[in-house]
Amino acid sequence: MENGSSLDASGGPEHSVSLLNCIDLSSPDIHNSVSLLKQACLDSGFFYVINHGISQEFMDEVFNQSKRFFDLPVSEKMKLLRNKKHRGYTPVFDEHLDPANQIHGDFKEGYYIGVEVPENDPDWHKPFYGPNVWPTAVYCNGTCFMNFINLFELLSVSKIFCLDGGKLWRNITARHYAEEIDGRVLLVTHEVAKAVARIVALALNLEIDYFDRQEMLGKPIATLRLLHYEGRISDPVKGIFGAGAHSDFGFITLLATDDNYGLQICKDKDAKPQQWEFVAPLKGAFIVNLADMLERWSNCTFRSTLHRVLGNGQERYSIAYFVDPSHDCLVECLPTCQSQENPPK
Ligand SMILES: O=C(O)CCC(=O)C(=O)O
Ligand SMILES: [Fe+2]
Repeated sequence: MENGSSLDASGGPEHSVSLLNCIDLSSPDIHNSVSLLKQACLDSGFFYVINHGISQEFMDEVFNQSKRFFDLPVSEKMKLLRNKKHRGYTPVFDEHLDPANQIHGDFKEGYYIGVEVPENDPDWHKPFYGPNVWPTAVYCNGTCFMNFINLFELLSVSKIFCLDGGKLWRNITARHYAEEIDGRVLLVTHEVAKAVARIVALALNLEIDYFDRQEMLGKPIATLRLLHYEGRISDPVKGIFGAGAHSDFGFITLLATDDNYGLQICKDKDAKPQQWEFVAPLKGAFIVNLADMLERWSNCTFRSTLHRVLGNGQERYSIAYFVDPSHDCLVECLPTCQSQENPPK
């Protein structure tokens, strides 16, 4: 059996757990944060982010609502089936991340929410922008799911606005993380992503606001995905996974998880046998991973690492926030990542 591939009966890891660096976003010691982040980006491309400003109560509420959504009958969820703009529900087995090593698709269901722009916005026709799909009032076993809908509405449409070039740009991606603090409306998750991106910029010897520009994370393609893993047991030898091995393809991903182990990383995809290490859940933290675009941008110095999810028989919930730059962003080798000896790959 490959290393690090099973969970013990208590759901804890039987094998190695990766010791990831932890970036404290509230720390005044930016040099230390940059150094920790850089080390993580060179080593595994995975790290934790803590003290990011989003309260635990809020995160708990988001997970509650996610659970309520996935508890709906499949027939109701299927009414929200993912559309061509990649919005909505994806059933179990829909995604097949590692066909070479999986006998069937992932044991997970998901729900995609993305950036929404008004129909008269010139960007409306672009992929990954456009209307989301939302559940309507649903009665199930006598329970009305109106509250669920109200919460979505409360957290989102009515509250989350972002001024973009003078136009009102409704950013739905931050719905589930939105909070009002001191009367200010914050696009909280995206703010966390931008805070991380500033430290990434410093770690790459760029100006701190390099990724803040409009054509980069100023008007991002960003997708929030609720995920629910069925309580099945994975078997890597038989090719059964919660989520097959993959790397994310964008800029960075912020991941919130419940308390269950499941996520694994493989730092060297070419090793034989591959070594898989668990990433321990960390209450209140985001697990951040770099994705393929940033690996390329950094001339392959920063790592976009292979990861997967194993089921241990317990249900597991996670929420991923995938952050990509704007459609207008030209991704080419960063000026600080190339030299005569190290030309763009
Ligand atoms: O659920 C997880 O822990 C990981 C999810 C993931 O890697 C993905 O959706 O890209
Ligand atoms: Fe992923």
